[in-house]
This record gives sequence, structure tokens and C-alpha cells, in this order.
Amino acid sequence: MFESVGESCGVIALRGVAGAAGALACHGLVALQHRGQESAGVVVAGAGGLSRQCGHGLVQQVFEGLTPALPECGAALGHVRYATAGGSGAGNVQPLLGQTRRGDEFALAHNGHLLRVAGHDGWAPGTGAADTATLAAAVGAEPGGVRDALLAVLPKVEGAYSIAVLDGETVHAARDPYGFRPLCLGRLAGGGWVVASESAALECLGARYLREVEPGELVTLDGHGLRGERFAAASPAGCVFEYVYFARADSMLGGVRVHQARHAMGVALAGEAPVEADVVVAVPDSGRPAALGYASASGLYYAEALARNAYAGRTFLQPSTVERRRAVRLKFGVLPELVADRRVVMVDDSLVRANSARDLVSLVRAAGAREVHLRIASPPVRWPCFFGVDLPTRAELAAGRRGIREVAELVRADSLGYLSVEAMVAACGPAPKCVGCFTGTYPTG
Ligand SMILES: O=P(O)(O)OC[C@H]1O[C@H](OP(=O)(O)OP(=O)(O)O)[C@H](O)[C@@H]1O
Ligand SMILES: NC(=O)CC[C@H](N)C(=O)O
Ligand code: SF4
Ligand SMILES: [Mg+2]
Repeated sequence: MFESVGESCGVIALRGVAGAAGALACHGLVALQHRGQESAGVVVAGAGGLSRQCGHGLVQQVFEGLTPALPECGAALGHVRYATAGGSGAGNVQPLLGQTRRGDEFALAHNGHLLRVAGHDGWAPGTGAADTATLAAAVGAEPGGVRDALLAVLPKVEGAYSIAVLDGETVHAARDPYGFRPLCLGRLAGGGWVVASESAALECLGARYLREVEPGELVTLDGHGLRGERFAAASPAGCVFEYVYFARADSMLGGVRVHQARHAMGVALAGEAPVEADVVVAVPDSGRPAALGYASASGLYYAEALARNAYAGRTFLQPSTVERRRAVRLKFGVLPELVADRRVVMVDDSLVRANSARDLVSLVRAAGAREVHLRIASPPVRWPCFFGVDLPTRAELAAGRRGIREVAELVRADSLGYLSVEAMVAACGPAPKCVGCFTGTYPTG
């Protein structure tokens, strides 16, 4: 019934934990569940080597009581997946296990999307094979230890990757030279280390945020502490869509609180796309901070007129008629008394296939709204993504080949306004960003 949203996977790794690293990894994965809802896995490292438990579904379905059936260990690696390559088959569920030629075991968890691993022909886009498996095979083909293997292989990898690797009780973490996907480091209260896709997972574990893994950096966490080394020059271009939609509002990205960036996008949107109206209505969840920003800057009354079912997950809805209508009713309810006979500005963070907007405009209209003006706190998505976000082909994107007026007609809004690329980028802080899906110009050239 649902078509999954194109999330970006989540990774977590811990070391130096007093015995319950697997359970902590499970808790961290729940905090990252919004990044992948297809499968979940945890690997722990103990005296007997690496042990893995994984399966399809949400973290709480795969790990009953959030307690993995794995040995008590001091180091663990976890992953929640949304497939961008190779489908969702059991063989592609992460973390993946491997060993180098001399027999050093490792487990690897990846967020991103690889285009090529030079010298390794096992995977090519469109073949149905998973990109991460090729990376694991390339590391496994190296003769020495895992750190040396990563230093040898990563410079040959093209594409987006934030990875965490368990190598016995040692944890390695690395980001591609553009830093498309996030990855940060923290210190556990008891003295251990944690690596996570987002800082919200550190907060959940009571860990102190230290810093991000730098683009082009390999970090090693072992008995000697933390060591960072560069395997490639950095050309920072973090994904702006992380700020717009993917990341949790309470995470820090590039020194900026995601909620604050979304709020600033809403403030700027009110300036760039004002409208005569009576009430601002947010599309929950991710549209809320921008709607609050729009309301505060416009002086319009803010109303939580759309209630979102917390159990419905993060999903784009199928474009097929009957099921889509049923699905949107499952996910959203409307409070008619807040919109009846009013001119409504409905604010969402993004519009991709326009499935949500199409249904929500008619839902709010059916509840008695006099006018429904749609405001999107990011620019039109016109181009696909090659770096780990499942943004479809131009033909599937509502704004792929349509002008703004045509998109407004498609969703039957009285008016439609988007945020400019410049204002979106300005809201996300000073670090350079990838804006490829909005402009068609990608940082990789
Ligand atoms: O134009 P569309 O193809 O409908 O996609 C855009 C919508 O999808 C996302 O919401 P989602 O329900 O995935 O997550 P959320 O609950 O975090 O907002 C996003 O926040 C928009 O609401
Ligand atoms: N969303 C992701 O980060 C996916 C990671 C990897 N490309 C996979 O398909 O498994
Ligand atoms: S193309 Fe878009 S979604 Fe992909 S990395 Fe760049 S900004 Fe993010
Ligand atoms: Mg949404």
C-alpha cells in the first residue's frame, strides 16, 4: 500500500562500553529510524569474534525489547537501511561481514550511494547488485589489516559514503571527500566512544557530542583513543536535503540545529512568497518548523489543523487513486473547526512527487477551507539524486518538467510558492552544500 520514502540509511557504532554495546546500538538505531525503515542489523565484537543479528522491518520488530540475542560485548555496529542499490533482499541487509586476505574480520555499515569502486567491477548502477557489497569485497581483497585496507580502498571509491566499520573491538569511521551524508562522534558518559549518523542518536544514548567526522577523513577509535587521518582532500558539499527533510529536527548538522534551519527557511519563505490568508497550517512532521517560521514572520495565526498518526511511518504515498486516498486518511486527520471558512496557508518542507500535497489540499478543502495556498520551504525538486537519496527520475518529479503554475494546478492549490535556492542555502549555515536536485548542477561536476 505504501511506497517507501527515499530515506538515507542510519549507522551507529560504539566501543569501550561496559558489556551492553549491542543493546545501546539498538537504542541508537531507534533514534535513527527515520533514516531507514526497511531492515535493521547489529553486529557485536567479543572474544569469540563478530556476531550478527539482523532482519527486515523496524528496529523494534527485529530486536524484541531492544535486546539483541547476541553476546554481551564492549563494541557494536548497527544499521537501519533504505536500499538505494541492489534491492532489499536478505543478502543486502547491513551491517555486512567480511575479512581481509590475511583473515582480519570486519563488519561494515554504509549510508550513501556508490557510483564506482575503481578496479572492482562487481557492481555497476542498474545491475541489481548492492553497492556496499562491492565496497566490502574491495576491503576484503586487501592483504593487510582493516585500517590499511580502508586507507587503500577509500581513495578509489566514487560516490557518497558515510561508513562505520567494526574491526575486532576497534571502530573506524569515514566520510567521502564531499561529506554528502552526515556522521558525528561522541563520548559516552562511562568513557566509551560512539559514532552516529546524527547527533540525535548521541543524545538518546546520553553521549556528549564531540565533532563531525570530516569529509575525506578516516577516524579510528581503539584502546589508544581517537585518531583522525586524511585519505583525500576535502571538498565539502553536504546534502542540503538533510536540512530540508531527512535529518531529525533535533540533530546538529554542520554546527546548525536542523530545527533552526527549517524555521529560518519558513521565515524566508514568508518574505519571498507572502499571501493574504487567515491561518498557517503545517504538514506534520517535517513541515512543522518551517510553518512556525512562516507564521512568526507573517504574523498569521498558526494552527495544528492536521493531526498525523504516529504509527503511519514516514512515507510518500502511492499515486494510485483508491489506495492513496485510504493511505492519506490513515496518516492524516483534519480538524475542521480550525480551517472552516478560512483562507489557509499550508506549509510543507518539500514537494517531490506531490502525492501528499494533492491529497492534503483536497482534505483541507473538504473540511471547509475557503482557499488553500501551498507554500514549500525549499525550491522545486527538478533533478534526480545520485548520492544516497531516492529522488526519482525527472518524469516522476512533480516539478521535473512542470512550471510552478502547472504544479499548483496538479495539486489544485489556489496558489503555490517555493523558497529560492539562495534562501534555502543561507538558512543552513556557512558550510558549502550540494543543491544538485534543485539546480541540476552537482558538486562532482
Ligand atoms: O511530494 P511528496 O512525494 O508527497 O513528498 C513530500 C512529502 O514527503 C515527506 O513527508 P513524509 O511523510 O515522508 O515524512 P514526515 O512525516 O517526516 O514529514 C515530506 O516532508 C513531504 O511532506
Ligand atoms: N540509503 C542508504 O544510505 C543506502 C546504502 C546503500 N546504498 C544500500 O543500498 O544499501
Ligand atoms: S542531489 Fe539533492 S538529495 Fe542528492 S545529495 Fe545533492 S542535495 Fe542531497
Ligand atoms: Mg512530510
